[in-house]
Parts: sequence; structure tokens; C-alpha cells
Amino acid sequence: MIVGSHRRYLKSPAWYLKFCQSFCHQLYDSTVETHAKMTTADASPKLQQLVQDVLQRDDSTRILGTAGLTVVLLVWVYYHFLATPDLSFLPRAGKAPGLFGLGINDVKRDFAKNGTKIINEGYRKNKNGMFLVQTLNVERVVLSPKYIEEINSKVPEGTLDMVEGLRERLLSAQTNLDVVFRSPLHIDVCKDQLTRNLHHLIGPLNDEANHTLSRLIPHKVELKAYDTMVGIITKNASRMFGGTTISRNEEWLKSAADYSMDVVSVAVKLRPYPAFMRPLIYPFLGGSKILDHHLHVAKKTFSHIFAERLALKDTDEKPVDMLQWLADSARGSDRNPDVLAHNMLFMALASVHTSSATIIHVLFDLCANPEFMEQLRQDVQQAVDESGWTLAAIAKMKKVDSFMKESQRMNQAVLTRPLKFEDGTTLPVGTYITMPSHAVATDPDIYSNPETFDGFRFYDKRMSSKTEANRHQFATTGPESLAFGQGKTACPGRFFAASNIKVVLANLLLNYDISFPPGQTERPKNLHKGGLVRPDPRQTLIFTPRK
Ligand code: HEM
Repeated sequence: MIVGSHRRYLKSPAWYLKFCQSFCHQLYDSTVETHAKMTTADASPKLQQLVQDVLQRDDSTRILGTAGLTVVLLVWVYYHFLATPDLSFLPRAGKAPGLFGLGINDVKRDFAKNGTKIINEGYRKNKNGMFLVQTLNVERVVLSPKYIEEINSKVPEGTLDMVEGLRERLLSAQTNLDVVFRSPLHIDVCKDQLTRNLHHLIGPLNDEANHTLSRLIPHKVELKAYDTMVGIITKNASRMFGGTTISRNEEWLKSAADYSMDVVSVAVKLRPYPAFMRPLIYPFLGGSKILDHHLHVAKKTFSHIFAERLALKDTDEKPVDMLQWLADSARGSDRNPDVLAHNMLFMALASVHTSSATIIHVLFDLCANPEFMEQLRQDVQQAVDESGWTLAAIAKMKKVDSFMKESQRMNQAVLTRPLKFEDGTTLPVGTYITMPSHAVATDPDIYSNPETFDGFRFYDKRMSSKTEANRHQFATTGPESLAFGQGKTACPGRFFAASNIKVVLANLLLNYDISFPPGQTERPKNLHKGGLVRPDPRQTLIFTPRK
């Protein structure tokens, strides 16, 4: 029935897609039943039917069908028996898939719904060890933060693959992000030039925030927080990418704001298919055209600029922006304007929604705790009065920094980005490891009254002694603070993220009163899915310009 309809399905992409889906579901359903009936030695009727259907076709279809089925079965066997590391010796949190991964979709559905609870329970039971959990994509080993020190100091360089987890999450082989991930260029420029040049960026970031806010919110208005902040952050990030030419380019801004959601949405649609079928399916997904469009916009926006920037000599005066840092650092096949344009799309993916979600959480926490508003405003005013819009002023905004960190602590994703652990005494090659950032952030052994929002929790810690003064900052990472990942593999853009969010927040505080709509006093509940946490995109805020 299925393989026989092969040629007919091939006539139209939609039919072909349906064919692939039904083939997989048939195979999946059949194998589930085969497993359930293994003890009766009775093969699944659906699987039998599938094989019968193939055998009853004419010769050529039969040969093709049989060959196809054999390949599918071999790949499936490889995938479940040989390609997955054996982690069965570890304790597990949440439901376990059946033998050979059967019933895995139910387990994933359960994780989508109860991910936070599952991880938190796993952490409580295995605080000083590690446990296994089936997440929405792969199985991950969740490590106690006590391993951080050991990983950072003893694991040899190159053992942890920083990109592999992201590759898996974004299915980069199909969504074309492998062009970016095949080299560490995007990580290196963030770690090095972006962070080193922060002091050049504060003035332009402030200018951009002013420009946007004066046009977007000239009078009292109620706006959706999510859309508004994504718009402001995309413009500010784009100002750092390439000055006002980029930050005022509406076509690019739209792609930069939408790209990460669109990539994730394609990855979500592709994931149910076995890896070997994804390249066949991808071109027929609606989302693939949208990703092509974003890439087209990125090339149209950046490729001609990269061609000029690559030609600049070291003796030339060079702009201080992401375009130039990428051009200067690119080697080998990365020295290609189109490849660099693709890198810019990734920069948008890494920076826009992460920073937007952070500032939205901060605003929700501010509106729910308005008693902090005036003190934060004074913190900003004093720093700017003393040092102008400079990096020094940003560093002086310690109360704002503390409020941001407390908001991040309370609204943390459950899992940080996973890493591939290549050696070690316990975990086999190919294991995805991760840290339980939400469970740690709400652990009463680490934070007193963890359920209480205390905007100056980290400020008070910094003020408590000289040795603590430079710790507990928004961009500081450590076993107690996992939102940016850890150690050598921590987010390389976090210092820029901290400064940019502070600049935007400081401008909002100085120029507006911000509140929930009348009658609302509590922040909206976060949306949880599969261990990820999002601020509610439906929530509106009222912005009232201050005299
Ligand atoms: C509040 C905002 C942000 C948060 C919460 C955040 C969080 C993270 C996390 C958790 C990781 C993975 C670290 C790990 O492997 O343990 C990461 C990686 C990364 N982030 Fe950020 N990030 C933010 C903003 C930014 C910004 C503004 C940039 C660039 C301008 C950036 C660039 C990157 C890059 C290049 C990577 C490495 C990606 C790779 O492995 O290929 N991030 N970030």
C-alpha cells in the first residue's frame, strides 16, 4: 500500500510529504505493536500488512519497495542500537522510552508538558550526581553544578564540542546553519572583539535606543511587551552589527527579528522524521522557503558590504562593528561575503530573542514590584550624571544589574545549552550534557527564600565585602549562576548582552513610567514548554512619558 503509492506521491510535493509521514507512522506504529507483542512471538499485523503490500506489487515496485524497506530498517537499527551511547547505568528522571526507543513520542510529549517538574525532581534526588532525561530532541545527562570546576579545569581542550548541542537543536544540516557552525568564527568574534570594544558601543547603543523610543512611544500608550522589546533589541543589536545603515534597514530588521523563531519552527517540524529522511522532506516544508527568504535578505543586506570590508587593509581606518570583526577574523572558506552574511543571520539568532526575553521578564518584574522603580531610576541617573553614557556608567548601575540578575534567576530556562562530552570516566562519547539552571536558581541551599523576588539580592551580596564586590554581576557565571552556560563554553556575547539590556532599560526608566494595565498587580505566568521558559507574549504594558 505505502511503497506502491511511491510514484504517485512523488508527483506532488505535498503528496510526497504525506507519503513520508504515513510511512514513518506506519513503521512506528508497527514497531510499537511488535514490541508489545514480543512475548507472544506474534509479529505486528500492521508490519505484516506493510510487508504483504510490498510483496504483492509488480516486480519493479516490489524490488524497489523491498530495497527501500531494508534501508529504512537498517538505518533504524543503526540509529537505535549503534549510534546512541549507552547511558542505562544512570538514574532517570521522567518517563523512560520503551525498548529500542519505542513509545518515545509519548515520553517527549510528557517532557514538553512537565519538563520543569521533571528536571527539578531529578535534581532534588541527585543533587550531587547526575541523571538522565529524555528531552524534546535528544536524551541528556543533567549534571550537578559540582562538576563544573572539574569540567573547566581537567577536561582537555577540544573534549567538549560547544556547537554540537546547537547543531542538534536547530537541525543545522538541513536548516543550512552548518555553513556557520563549521568554524568557530561566530564564537571567536563575540569572545574577543565584541567584548574588547564594548566601550566604543555604549554611546551608539544609547543613541539607537533614544531614536527608537522617541518615535515608538511619543505619548502614553499600551503596547504588547514582547513585540515592542523584540523591535527595540533588534534595532540596538543591528546598530552594533553595522551602524545606522543596518539598524534602520526595515527589511533586515524583520528578518533579524523573525529568523530564530522560523528556524526553530522548521526544526520542530522536521524532528519527527528519521535523520536520513530530513533532507528529502526539508525542501517541501513551507518554512524552508521562509528560511531561504531570510538568507536572501541577509545576502542582499550584507554581501556587498563584506566584499568591501574584506578588501580593507590593516593600515586603513576600519569601522568598529561586527561586520568588520567578522571580515578581519575570517579565514579560509569563511572569507566569502555570502558565508559572512549567513553568519550575520546567526548573530541575530543568538542575540535578539535571548536579550528580548530577558528585558521583558525584567519589565514584568518591575511592574509587579513597582517599589523598586524609583531606586533603579536614581541608580541610572547618578551613574549617567557621573560618567555620561559610557561603559563606566554601565558598570556603576549596580542596583539595575542586581535587579536584572534576580529577574533572570526567577525566570530561568530549565536546561542550558547542551554540550557533547567526548571523554571521561563515566560518560561515553556522544553524550549530551547539560546543567539544571532552574533547579539551581530555586535551590534553598543556594539562595535564601528562593521563591521571593528580591531585586537587590545580588546588590546586597556585592556590598557585603570587598571580595564579593566584583562577583554576582549579571554577566557573571558560576555553579550558582547558569543562565549563560558555563566556563569556556559560556555565552561569548553575554557582556554585550548585559550592556545592551542595561542601556535600553536605563532609557526606559529615565523616560517612562511603566505599569501593567489598570487592575493588574501580578506578573503574567511564564509559558513552559519542554523545559524552556518564555514570557507571555500577550501581555501588554502601559508606557507613560515622564515630564
Ligand atoms: C540575555 C541574553 C543572552 C542569553 C541568556 C544567552 C545565553 C546563551 C547560552 C546559554 C549559550 C550556550 C552556552 C553553553 O554552551 O553553555 C549561548 C551561546 C552563545 N551566545 Fe548567547 N545569550 C545571550 C545573548 C547573546 C548575544 C547578545 C550574543 C551576540 C551578540 C550571543 C552570542 C552567543 C554565541 C555566538 C553563542 C555560541 C553559539 C555556539 O555554540 O555556536 N548571545 N548564549
